[in-house]
Amino acid sequence: MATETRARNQRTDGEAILELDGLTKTFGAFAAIDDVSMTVERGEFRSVIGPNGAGKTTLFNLISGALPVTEGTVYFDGEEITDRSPPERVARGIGRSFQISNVFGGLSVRENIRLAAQADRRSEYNLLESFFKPTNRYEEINAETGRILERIDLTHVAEEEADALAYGDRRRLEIGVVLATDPDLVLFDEPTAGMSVEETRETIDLIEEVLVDQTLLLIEHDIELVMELSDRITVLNRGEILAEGTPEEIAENRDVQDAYLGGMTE
Ligand SMILES: Nc1ncnc2c1ncn2[C@@H]1O[C@H](COP(=O)(O)OP(=O)(O)OP(=O)(O)O)[C@@H](O)[C@H]1O
Repeated sequence: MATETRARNQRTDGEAILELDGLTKTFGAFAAIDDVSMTVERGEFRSVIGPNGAGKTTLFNLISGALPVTEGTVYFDGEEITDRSPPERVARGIGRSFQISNVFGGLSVRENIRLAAQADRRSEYNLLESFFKPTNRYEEINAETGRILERIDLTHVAEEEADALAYGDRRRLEIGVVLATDPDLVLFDEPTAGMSVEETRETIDLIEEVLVDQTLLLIEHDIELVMELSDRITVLNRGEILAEGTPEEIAENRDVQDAYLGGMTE
């Protein structure tokens, strides 16, 4: 297949934001993740693919802290976070999205964004300042809310209830809520599960467009889309890294073709 890419790797600067060193996760005698080491650069769009049961979700759970590692080390932004709790990881800038809807249906679009902006992890650093200048903080959040509404193109429905939104606008709001928490790295575990091909494409395009300053780690089953958008791809198989590289390298990799893609480059 043609692997025309519009990857954004020109934005990466070679600096690692996430490093996994010898990660292993066992359930009883079974290793769901088996000695996985990988590095993700700041600004990268990295996809993780692999057959069912390959260990993709488990890997994400180790990165977010939802599961403790059995062995190995996780570094984020130059610091070891292996034993940090999920909230501590969020505070450091690891965002996770979509598995549980992050939108409050009964609240307006604006209120949803404002709530997320208020919970912005960086706000704690401004605590002293906001104590002395509470009005500034309020105005700052309102301004930030307005900027995000424009960015996701929902200013015209800002006062509507989230539940009343059309399907596509609801997706926009969900991505806006992620953006409002100001993460450095966002983990997307099959954000398009259950969507049509067209909806999948629109959603991933939107993620790419709105979260252009974030590092993205994506589990996605639409291989064509993954090939088109990713800077690099990690292929997992039975808990191990089978291959890693640019979409072109992955498409040409014999092991990947044999194990997973079924000769898709033909
Ligand atoms: N809590 C658990 N206890 C026991 N086994 C588990 C647990 N979580 C995952 N596994 C097993 O680990 C393996 C990897 O599962 P995981 O969900 O990470 O794979 P995946 O690549 O995300 O698969 P899929 O594409 O089907 O979502 C599977 O064999 C699964 O049954």
